[in-house]
Amino acid sequence: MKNDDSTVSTGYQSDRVYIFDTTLRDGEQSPGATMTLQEKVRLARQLELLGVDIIEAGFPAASPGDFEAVRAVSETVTNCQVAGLCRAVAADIDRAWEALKHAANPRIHVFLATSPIHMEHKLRKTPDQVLEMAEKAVRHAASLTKNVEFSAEDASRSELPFLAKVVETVIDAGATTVNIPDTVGYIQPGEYANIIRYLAENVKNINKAVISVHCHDDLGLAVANSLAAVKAGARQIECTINGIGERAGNTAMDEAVMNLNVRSDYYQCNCGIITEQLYPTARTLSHIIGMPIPANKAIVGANAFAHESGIHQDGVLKCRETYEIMDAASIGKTGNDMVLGKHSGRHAIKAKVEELGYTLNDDQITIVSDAVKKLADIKKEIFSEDVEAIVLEEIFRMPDKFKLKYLQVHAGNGPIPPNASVIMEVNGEDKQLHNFGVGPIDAVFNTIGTISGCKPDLEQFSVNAITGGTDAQGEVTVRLRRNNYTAIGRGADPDILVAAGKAYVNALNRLAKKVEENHA
Ligand SMILES: CC(=O)SCCNC(=O)CCNC(=O)[C@H](O)C(C)(C)COP(=O)(O)OP(=O)(O)OC[C@H]1O[C@@H](n2cnc3c(N)ncnc32)[C@H](O)[C@@H]1OP(=O)(O)O
Ligand SMILES: CC(C)C(=O)C(=O)O
Repeated sequence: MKNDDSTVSTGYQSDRVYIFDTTLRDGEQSPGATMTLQEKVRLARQLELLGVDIIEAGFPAASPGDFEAVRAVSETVTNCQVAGLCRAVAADIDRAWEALKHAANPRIHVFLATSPIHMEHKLRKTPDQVLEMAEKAVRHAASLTKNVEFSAEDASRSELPFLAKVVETVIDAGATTVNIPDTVGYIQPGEYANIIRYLAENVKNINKAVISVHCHDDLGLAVANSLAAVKAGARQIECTINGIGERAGNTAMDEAVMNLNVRSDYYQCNCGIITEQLYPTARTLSHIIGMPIPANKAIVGANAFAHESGIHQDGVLKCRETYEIMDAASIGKTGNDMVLGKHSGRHAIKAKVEELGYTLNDDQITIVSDAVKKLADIKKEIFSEDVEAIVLEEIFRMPDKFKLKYLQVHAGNGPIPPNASVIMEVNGEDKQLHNFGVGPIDAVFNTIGTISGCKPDLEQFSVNAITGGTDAQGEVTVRLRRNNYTAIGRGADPDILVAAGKAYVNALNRLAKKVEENHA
C-alpha cells in the first residue's frame, strides 16, 4: 500500500472496507490496558500479520512515552499505514508528524468535537469557531502529508446540517478520510445508518474521502452500529482487538470482520483481514495486558466453538454446520470442543471414548455415560483423563495394586516438621512407613510414594468442597505423570488430608495399570 491519493480516497460505494485498528490508542484508554513500548511494537507486528489497513499507534502529544511508541511502531511496520491522533491544534499536529514521519505510510488523525454539548461546555467555542479550527488544522496536517483523517468527535449527537458543513469543509481542506464517531455509544443502528446516508447525499465532495465509523459499546451496540454504517456506505471501521477501549470499549474487530465474512451475501463487501490470525491476535493482546477474554465472548471466547449439550453434540458430530456458522479454523483455532458434562449425550461420549482408543458396546457406553453424568454433578470440568478413568474403573476394572489402610498426619507451625504415618497394602502385603514433608500434603505424598516404590511427578492438585459448611466432604483430584503415562486420581473424605491420600493412591493404581497394559 502506498501513501498516495489512490489508496486513501477509494470513496463512497467501493466494496473494500478498511480496517483501522485503534487498540494501541483508544484500546489503551481502557483502564488497566497500559502497554510498554516493547509490548506496543510486539502487538503492532501481530496487527501487521493480521492484515489491518491502518494501525493507530497512539497520541504523540500526550506524553514522551506515547511519542516514542508511535515513532517505534512507525519505524517497525511496513505493510500498514500508521496513524497518530492529535487535537485540532498546530502543536499537537507537528508533534504527531515528528513521530510519524519515518513511517512507510503515515496518517495524521485530527479530531474536534461538533456536538452542541461538547462545543459549548468542553471546548467553549461557537460552531463558527469550531468550523474554522477544523479547517485550519486539517489544512496544516495536509501540508505535511496527503493522508489526513478528520474525526468529528461526538458526531452522533451533532446537528446534521452543521456536521455536513464541517465534513465538506475538511474534505476541501485536504482530509481523505472523514470519521463520524459515536463517541459516547448512544446511537442506534438505524439512526447511525441514516446519518451516513445523510452525509453521502448532502456533502457534495464526499466522493473524495472514505467515510469512517468509530463506535463505543456503552449500550452494547458498537459492532451492530459499525455494521449498519457499512451497510449505509461507510468504508472504514475503527475497532480494537477484543473490543477494549475507553469505558465499555470499542467495536471488537473479530466480531465486525467475521460478520462481513460470514454474511458477505448481506454486506457485499470485503476487507483485507487474514481471519486465521484473529484468535492468535486476541490471545496475544490478552497476555500482554493481562485481561482475560470472557469465555462467552463471540468469535474468540473459549466457549464460542464449544458444544456441551447432547443434542447439539450429536448434530455437530453428524454435520458440523447444524450448529456452527463458522469453522473454528477460519479464526485460527485448531477445532471445536466437545465439552463433556451433565448435558452430554451418548453420541458425544462414544466419540470421546473412541478418541481415547477404546471400542465399547452399547451397554458399556450406557455405563460410562451414566458415570460421566454422575461425576459432572460434583465436578465442574470433565477431562479426557476423567473419561478414561471411568472406562478403566467401570469397564476394565482389575484388582488394585495399592490400598490405603491407615493415615495419620501431624501438621502445624510447631517445632516438629509435618509428617505422616501410613499403612498401605501393596500386592496383598501390609507395609508401613513414617516420613516428613515440607507441608502435610507433601508428607502424605512422600510417604505413600516411598512405600509404593514409585514417585511419579505431581502435575495437578485441586481441592473441591462437594458439600457446604466446615464439615463439607472434600474432594481432591491429582494428576500424576510417569514417563509418557498420566493418570488422574480422586479421593473424597471430610478430612482433606485423607482425601488427598486416597486420591494419590487412586492415581497410583491407575498409573500402574496403564504401565502394565502397555508392557504386557
Ligand atoms: C474521544 C477521545 O477518545 S479523544 C482522545 C482522548 N485521549 C486523551 O485525552 C489522551 C491524551 N490526552 C492527554 O494526554 C492530555 O489531555 C493532553 C496532553 C492532550 C492535553 O492535556 P492538558 O493540556 O493538560 O489539557 P486537559 O486534558 O486538561 O484539557 C484538554 C484541553 O484540550 C481542549 N481540547 C479537547 N479536545 C480538543 C480538540 N480536539 N482540539 C483542540 N482542543 C481540544 C479542551 O477544551 C481543553 O482545553 P482548555 O485547557 O483550553 O480548557
Ligand atoms: C477521537 C475519536 C476518533 C474518538 O476516539 C471518539 O470519538 O471516540
